[in-house]
Amino acid sequence: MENNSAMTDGMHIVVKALKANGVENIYGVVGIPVTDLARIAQNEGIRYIGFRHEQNAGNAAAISGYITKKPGICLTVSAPGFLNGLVALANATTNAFPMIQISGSSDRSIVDLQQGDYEELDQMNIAKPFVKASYRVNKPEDIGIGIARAIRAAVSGRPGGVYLDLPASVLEAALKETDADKSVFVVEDPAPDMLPSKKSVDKALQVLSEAKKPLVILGKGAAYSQSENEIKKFIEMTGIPFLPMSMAKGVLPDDHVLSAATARSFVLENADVVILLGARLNWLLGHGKGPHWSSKTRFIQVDIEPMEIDSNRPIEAPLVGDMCSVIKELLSSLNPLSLNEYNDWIDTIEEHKKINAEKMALKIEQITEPMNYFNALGAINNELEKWRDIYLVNEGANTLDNARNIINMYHPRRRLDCGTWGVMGIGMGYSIGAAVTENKQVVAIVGDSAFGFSGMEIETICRYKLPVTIIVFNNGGIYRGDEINGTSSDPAPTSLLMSSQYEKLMEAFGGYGVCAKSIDELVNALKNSLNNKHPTLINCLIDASAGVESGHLKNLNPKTNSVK
Ligand SMILES: Cc1ncc(Cn2c(C)c(CCOP(=O)(O)OP(=O)(O)O)sc2=O)c(N)n1
Ligand SMILES: Nc1ncnc2c1ncn2[C@@H]1O[C@H](COP(=O)(O)OP(=O)(O)O)[C@@H](O)[C@H]1O
Ligand SMILES: [Mg+2]
Repeated sequence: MENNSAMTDGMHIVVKALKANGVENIYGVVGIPVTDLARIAQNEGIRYIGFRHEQNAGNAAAISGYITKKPGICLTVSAPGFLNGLVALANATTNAFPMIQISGSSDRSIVDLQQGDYEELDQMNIAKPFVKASYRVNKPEDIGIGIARAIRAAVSGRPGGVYLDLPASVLEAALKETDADKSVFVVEDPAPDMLPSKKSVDKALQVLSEAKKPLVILGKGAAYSQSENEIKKFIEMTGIPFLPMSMAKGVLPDDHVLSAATARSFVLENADVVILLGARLNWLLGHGKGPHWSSKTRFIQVDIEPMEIDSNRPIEAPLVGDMCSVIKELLSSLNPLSLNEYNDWIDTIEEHKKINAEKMALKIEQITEPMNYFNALGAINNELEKWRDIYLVNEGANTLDNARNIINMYHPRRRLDCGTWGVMGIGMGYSIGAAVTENKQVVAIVGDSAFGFSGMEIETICRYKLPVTIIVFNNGGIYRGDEINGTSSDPAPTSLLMSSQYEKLMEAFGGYGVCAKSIDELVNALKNSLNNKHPTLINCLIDASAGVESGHLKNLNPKTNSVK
């Protein structure tokens, strides 16, 4: 006989709804009023990962969404905890990563009269400018639909961050178990295929048939779409060279014969038709204007977001739809005989690739004491060639820019970096998110300043014994370490600047810490960490004078009279 009088509560309903929809991990920092929600989730088999700061928990949730196409879940307390997580939620929205931040919140009747509740804040409204959707659940029987709406909002169309507000009163509210079960449901096809119109496919193929020097630009939208097989087939059937944006490295392997990555400036300036596959013509591509672009370039753009079309340059052939469906439609309508031969174009690209590769090889092979970015990254790349399945997390300025050019990627969604906002502090959160989600090894190559933003999470990495190797590129400061008081006229002694012993921090938490002063020490430490899979921090000492301010973004600094 069904026990119709059995009661449950809001917290149990939240966990039931998350579990019903396939949520396996929750990343967060608990406290009033969500601590028991995490306990219940753990009891129900969902893995809860407890962090030291909500921003890092949010970054872990966001990157797990990017890797899996399922929304990553971040759980925080109200007000300050909510606000700490909001930076990661905004970054997820900016990068089109599906993530849901669930925060407890205060009593509506007190908040709305501003009567001074514990951690009083109107969180749902504060979140709105930074997210795809912001919802609040006011009744326990609405929790199921609230979770469903948040999931669909996070993954449908252009993915992004969603905020779900759960007041403490709803979390503790009692409800008949039978009513609760009826309110929970599995979201049906939350990210439906979106096919392009036949007209748009025909137009795109028409423009492509007129191209003599075409170029495909692969963006992180292409990586996220998990349509690497279809994209590979399109590239190889057409013979069109491709340029991967940072997080799209590995959609096709960096050693692919049609990769134009090492001739980036040349191909951008000379391509006559550019096919944007899940890449925005934003600042990362110079808005498609200026010295690195020809005003005559014609654009074909594949994007799931219709509003992205024409954002910066007129798009002659928009293909609005999900990447996989669009590429499949192109493949089914493509007549390779209608395309031109690109041999001259490809031969010229090869010449530029060769020249640039030789220049880089000279930088990488030089022996210096202390190390610099190029020889250290060259040595790391040689070792990682044997570990092509690892996840690579990368942040910093020079550390980011140089690693992007030197560390080759061979599989999609493995390079996880500062992304569209160029945000510092993603390092440890992304490392934890990738390690937990995929149960694979992670190597994080981070600048010393960037590491400082999330460095306390090495305790989290050690606590969960995650296979993460952190290589801190220690040049003693932001961009460079040889400037004191803002001038380079009074450089401090290099030894002083290298005093940050980050490796000791790792040892303090039970991880392996190594200070690498030479290439051999660096490579041996990396080999050992990859073989023993133990949390490791390698403090890689880099010449304090190495690096340039803002790395490759130097030109974005405002033009002012030089600092005296
Ligand atoms: C959240 C945040 N704060 C500050 C910055 C400004 N910033 C900062 C602080 C960087 C750190 C660069 O120093 P690093 O030591 O990490 O790397 P290199 O020394 O190798 O350049 S790069 C950069 O754009 C940022 N991008 N994001
Ligand atoms: N499944 C998908 N199909 C097509 N486009 C997608 C898909 N997922 C995300 N996108 C789009 O991909 C684009 C990613 O652009 P961006 O973040 O600028 O990439 P990158 O920085 O690598 O150039 C966004 O405009 C987003 O709308
Ligand atoms: Mg630095």
